[in-house]
Amino acid sequence: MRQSPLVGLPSDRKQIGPHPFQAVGEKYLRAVVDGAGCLPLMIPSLSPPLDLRAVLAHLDGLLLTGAYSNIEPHHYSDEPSWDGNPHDPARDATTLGIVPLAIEMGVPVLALCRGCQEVNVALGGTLYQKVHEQPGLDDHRENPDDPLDAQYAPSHPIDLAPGGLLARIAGAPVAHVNSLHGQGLRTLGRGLVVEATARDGLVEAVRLDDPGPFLLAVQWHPEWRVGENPFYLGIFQAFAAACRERAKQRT
Ligand SMILES: N[C@@H](CCC(=O)NCCCC(=O)O)C(=O)O
Repeated sequence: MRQSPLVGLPSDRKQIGPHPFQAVGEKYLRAVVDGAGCLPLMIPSLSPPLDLRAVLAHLDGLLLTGAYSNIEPHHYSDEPSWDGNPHDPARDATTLGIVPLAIEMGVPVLALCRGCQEVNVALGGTLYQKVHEQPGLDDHRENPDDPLDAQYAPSHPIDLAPGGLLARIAGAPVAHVNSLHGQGLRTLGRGLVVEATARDGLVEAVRLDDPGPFLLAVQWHPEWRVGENPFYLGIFQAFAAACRERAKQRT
């Protein structure tokens, strides 16, 4: 058997000078190595997308990262977004296409922040484009003027679904998480069940209902200093266990 399971991470398409580049945040790559003990591989978000079924055939896990860009709202039948809303259509095409295939092929998925929103939209769910403008919902955004340690520090409590995966990982009914998102889950995609909720009622985490392959999507950033937070580390370890199972089946 190979030593480490292979985890694919779809990239962001970024313009640097006159050329487009493909980028994956280093903290996500580090968390795959240090938190999950797996080998990270970038999946380029090309337009048109790669043959994603062929890509997944080589992988034991899929990590959908966060990103400052927002999913184009036509993907969930919402109105065009505001001027200056950052989008990444090449990433949308890759991530929205790869989620149903990963489920069909039994590839474990861990999805973080934008990735959580991608899982939901890929399965037919919808988003709030501006959570902070929804009556009754809090502002879940970070202060971009804060130092990074403050931006990614625990920001609010979440209630974990009794008997759920996250409650088992946390060993407690409540956890405290960071919060750096302007958008949020509105209606849930097919087959998703709620794993965690913020005190204002916003869904903070979902998983694929049983029976099904491992798919956990959280609205926060457990990759941040993963080794220093037992709850965050537990999330990566649960993902890693599913990736190891998949690796065994592939060999
Ligand atoms: N743009 C979306 C998703 C927010 C998100 O993923 N932020 C990540 C910031 C950078 C990083 O840590 O990778 C939203 O605003 O809801």
